[in-house]
Amino acid sequence: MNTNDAQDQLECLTISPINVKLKRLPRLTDYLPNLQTHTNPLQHNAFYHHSDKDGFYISHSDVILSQIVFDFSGNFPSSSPHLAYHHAGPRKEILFDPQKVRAAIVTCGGLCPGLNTVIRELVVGLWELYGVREIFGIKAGYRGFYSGDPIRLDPKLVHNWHKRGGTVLETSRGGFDLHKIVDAIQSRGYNQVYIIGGDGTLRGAVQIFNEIQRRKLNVAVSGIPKTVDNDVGIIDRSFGFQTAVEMAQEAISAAHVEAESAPNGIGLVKLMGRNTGHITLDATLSSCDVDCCLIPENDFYLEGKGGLFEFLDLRLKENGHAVIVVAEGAGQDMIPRNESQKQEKDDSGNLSFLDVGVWLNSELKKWWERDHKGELFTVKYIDPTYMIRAVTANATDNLYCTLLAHSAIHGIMAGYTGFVTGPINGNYAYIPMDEVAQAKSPVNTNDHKWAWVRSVTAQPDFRRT
Ligand SMILES: Nc1ncnc2c1ncn2[C@@H]1O[C@H](COP(=O)(O)OP(=O)(O)O)[C@@H](O)[C@H]1O
Ligand SMILES: O=P(O)(O)OC[C@H]1O[C@](O)(COP(=O)(O)O)[C@@H](O)[C@@H]1O
Ligand SMILES: [Mg+2]
Repeated sequence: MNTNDAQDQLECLTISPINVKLKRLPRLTDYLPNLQTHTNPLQHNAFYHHSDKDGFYISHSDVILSQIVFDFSGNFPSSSPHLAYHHAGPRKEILFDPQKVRAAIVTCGGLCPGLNTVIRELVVGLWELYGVREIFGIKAGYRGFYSGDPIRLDPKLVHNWHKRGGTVLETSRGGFDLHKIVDAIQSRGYNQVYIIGGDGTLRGAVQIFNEIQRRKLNVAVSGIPKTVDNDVGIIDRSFGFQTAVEMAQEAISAAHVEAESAPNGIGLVKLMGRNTGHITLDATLSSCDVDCCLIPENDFYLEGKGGLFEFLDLRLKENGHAVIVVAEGAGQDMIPRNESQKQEKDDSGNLSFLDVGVWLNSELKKWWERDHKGELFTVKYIDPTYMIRAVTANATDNLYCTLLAHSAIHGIMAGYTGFVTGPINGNYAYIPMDEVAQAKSPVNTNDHKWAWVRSVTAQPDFRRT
């Protein structure tokens, strides 16, 4: 058999039936079975004149497979079920009368490029697509539900918000008081709650959703996953991440210029990434200026064979300079901490980190002084931390935020609740909120991407032999 015959045979392979498990989404009708259905107002919207054509509305049976890469040689893993999620988008029938909707929008946790775009598009989408007129912004995170008054939002007010970094609604950590929050939702008469936040926020949102179910309230809750760190599981990536990687380029370029322009110059950049090195990794790969990329998922060490200092010694001899990019969560175990530093947490209960950049800067200087006394040496430490997240989202992230917001609105209008919206393999899906709240997405140091970093930088693998 020649190669072409073999190829044809493979292309004609019949795969035995796939075992697919659909992730069930909660709906308001699970506990309020008598809710009335309404025709989607898009049906009468002049701008959506295709809306009665087949294919415009998404049906409850349209799904997205989570795994799309298979072994086509016949070793098809049919025994374990493949996961499928409901496809996001407008449904022909909805469970809310738009005139009776009172929507609340809140942003929680750290900043991320695109937050204002999501808020803007929730407001404009609710208003223009569904004719909702009562939309409220909750100020300063979860605590805003029960302390202070909401802001009334309309398309005119939010018109330019996508051009601003941060969140006009403000955000905060801590302040999660379940009963006060649900009491406030009830007393203010909100029946749609849009919660934009990261893993902590989503864990809170799951509790809110459970309490709403327990009280049998006609209130739908949707989460929109946010974190600049890009460590939310299941979805392809989180909004704002690409903008942050782009911003990090400026810091890396500056570090490179400084390092190149000094004898034995080291440029050291610290980037965000509490538990994950995605920003550091992508910034390294896209800059091509980085000699060593240090992330929390790959422990490193300084001294001895295979350590950072040995590598830098070589690199400085070869090139005369080196650039190190380190994620804020890397190397935390090596930084000396006193007892109170060991316990320190932020208002949300996240462990506070010590500054790995400051520590590394000082260790590098001590090393040089000890091993190369008298030779010229410079470390230029750049810490652009908040600069990479406190910026306006780029065009790609802005578009992404718009699609997220509209998907969330369509889902809630259809009566889904306790769900999160996000792209899976490029298609927007509805995912049970508790699943996303638990799912993490660390850098996989066994995959091609990390191997690529190693091949580009030739840095050590830091595995002691
Ligand atoms: N396990 C949890 N249960 C309930 N609320 C939580 C939980 N973890 C965090 N929160 C709340 O969610 C909000 C944001 O959490 P935080 O961890 O700061 O940011 P992020 O959502 O970006 O991870 C805070 O108001 C915090 O009190
Ligand atoms: O100083 P802050 O605002 O509390 O937050 C710093 C943290 O926020 C982040 O930017 C994002 O974290 P969250 O998504 O959990 O908010 C981390 O990278 C960083 O560790
Ligand atoms: Mg978090």
